[in-house]
Amino acid sequence: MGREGGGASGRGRCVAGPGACRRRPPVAGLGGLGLWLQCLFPQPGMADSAQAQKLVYLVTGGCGFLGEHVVRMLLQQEPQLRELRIFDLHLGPWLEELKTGPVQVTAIQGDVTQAHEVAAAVAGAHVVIHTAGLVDVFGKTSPETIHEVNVQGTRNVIEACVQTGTRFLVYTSSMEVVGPNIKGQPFYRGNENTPYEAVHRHPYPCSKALAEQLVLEANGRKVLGGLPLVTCALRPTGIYGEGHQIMRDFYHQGLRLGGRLFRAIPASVEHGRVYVGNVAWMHVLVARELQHRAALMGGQVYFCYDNSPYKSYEDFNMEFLGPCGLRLVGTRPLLPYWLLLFLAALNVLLQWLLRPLLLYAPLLNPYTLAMANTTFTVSTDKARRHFGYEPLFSWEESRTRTIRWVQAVEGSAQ
Ligand SMILES: NC(=O)C1=CN([C@@H]2O[C@H](COP(=O)(O)OP(=O)(O)OC[C@H]3O[C@@H](n4cnc5c(N)ncnc54)[C@H](O)[C@@H]3O)[C@@H](O)[C@H]2O)C=CC1
Ligand SMILES: CC(C)[C@@H](O)CC[C@@H](C)[C@H]1CC[C@H]2[C@@H]3[C@H](O)CC4=CC(=O)CC[C@]4(C)[C@H]3CC[C@]12C
Repeated sequence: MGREGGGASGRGRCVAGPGACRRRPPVAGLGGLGLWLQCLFPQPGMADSAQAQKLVYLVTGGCGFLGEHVVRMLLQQEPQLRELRIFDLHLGPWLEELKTGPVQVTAIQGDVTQAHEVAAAVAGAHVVIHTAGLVDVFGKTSPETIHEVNVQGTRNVIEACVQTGTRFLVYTSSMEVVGPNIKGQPFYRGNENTPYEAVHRHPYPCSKALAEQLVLEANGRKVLGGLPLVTCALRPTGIYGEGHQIMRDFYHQGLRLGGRLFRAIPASVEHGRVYVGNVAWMHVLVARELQHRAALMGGQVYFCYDNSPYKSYEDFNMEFLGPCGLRLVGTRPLLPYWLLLFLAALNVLLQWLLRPLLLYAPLLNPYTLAMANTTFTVSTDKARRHFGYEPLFSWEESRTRTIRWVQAVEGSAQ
């Protein structure tokens, strides 16, 4: 890891709706001249329509928060897409609306922990985008289950690629693979090469780190047919946007408290956040460019980033919850840290006591408190340099879309 290299072409523009035309945007920065040049020198993937739609993509976890955005972005932005397979434990009803477009959409209900189900779904795919996982830092599932899904599930995806001849695998890793670590050391405007002691105890970051390692180590393995597997991993920081359940939980908490949220984290503690649409776009772009730049990108990790501002987790959430009528009380934490620690530990005890009766999984626990209290921000341009990534959505667009979503789903339009 750490190989660096030149950038690449490729800017997209997102249009709304799954059936929208998928047009290749003009070559960046050339405007109309770019369109004329494309006629003379078509870009990769600009072949005629018969050749253009030739690839089969599989998205695991395609019905999740990020997965759905990846699915919709592929349908809008990938001209070579012939078939899109969506593999998930829980299929969403919205998939039906996707089946009216020119791309064959195949919904597959399956479990990544079941190797035979994964192999059946992967067989014949050219590209796999593996987003499926258990994102649990609230004690909802056991450490064993987290490991089974996130690690063994990823192992099953890798082996399915090798056994069936799929050559390109993009893995959705996480910032948590790096940190914050158990020592609470800050990671301030770091990049993919910044030295940092990535030491974890919680089952979620441990599982993501193990899975990422499996994916990167699989780069170069011979797949069926004798060609090498090309893998890479994307590390989003805290993703926000349409469909973010934790944002919805904060909003409901504020409503229960009379339109107020009470500051628990110092405003000085910055947490990196990234808009889900830009994370989805990076997945689409890296999957495309991985096919043309295997030597440079194979075995690499890339943080997911955009122009979202650096703020504390709570202040950042208020960018969306404020316009929806909530107020963050306090310019500094209203409770001392030791009391927050006590309450967090009490939540763990209550969760254990109540487990035979109900699932009690509040936002505050020792892990989430430590995460929120530790600065973790990234500043990097590796994805731009390696495969021409630029955010598709500006901060203003990302903010507006997220506010509209909160207002729409919570009926809080003012
Ligand atoms: N939400 C965030 O802030 C971040 C998420 N990530 C990663 O992004 C990926 C997607 O995360 P989210 O969309 O937030 O989570 P999510 O829970 O909304 O989506 C995960 C999807 O995977 C599916 N899934 C879970 N277990 C499965 C199994 N055994 N077999 C098949 N499908 C299964 C779920 O049904 C769900 O549709 C995860 O790998 C996560 O680690 C990384 C960084 C930040
Ligand atoms: C109750 C308060 C202390 C409140 O501020 C707690 C916030 C807490 C729920 C979040 C703070 C940091 C978040 C995590 C971070 O964005 C990194 C993540 C990466 C992932 O791969 C999955 C989600 C998460 C662990 C994210 C979860 C919510 C926080 C812990």
